[in-house]
Amino acid sequence: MRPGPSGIAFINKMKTMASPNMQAVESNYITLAQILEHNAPTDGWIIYRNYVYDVTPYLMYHPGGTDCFIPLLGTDITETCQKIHNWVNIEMSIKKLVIGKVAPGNVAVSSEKRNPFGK
Ligand code: HEM
Repeated sequence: MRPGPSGIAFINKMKTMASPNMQAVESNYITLAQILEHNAPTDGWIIYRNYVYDVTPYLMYHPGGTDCFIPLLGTDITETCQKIHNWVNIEMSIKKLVIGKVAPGNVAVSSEKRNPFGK
């Protein structure tokens, strides 16, 4: 694992961040087209279990680094996370970054299509 900011450091940082208004989050339906647009490290969204997260502030804290993560921005990382580290509690790790839900009828693009580690 590379030195530098860690997942634990991000848990600490989250303590200083405002909690999302979950009622607003639950009714903020975001289309797949919108999610796919946010695919840059300075503005990166992902889907995890049907919720949309703005992971921009998290990226530099990811213990696996940013190189593998950046190509997957804008996609649904649920399957990839299950394959790579199913022991990691993703929801807890980024809980304050949740911004909405995938709009009904929108089928997310799985990050497995872009996962540099393959199947
Ligand atoms: C917000 C979503 C994610 C969170 C919270 C997260 C969290 C973590 C954590 C806590 C570790 C350390 C696990 C350990 O040491 O046992 C880790 C490692 C790793 N993650 Fe993620 N991860 C996320 C997304 C991803 C994605 C999308 C990829 C896809 C490429 C990925 C690839 C990796 C790899 C390859 C490692 C292993 C690094 C190593 O062994 O040095 N992660 N991640």
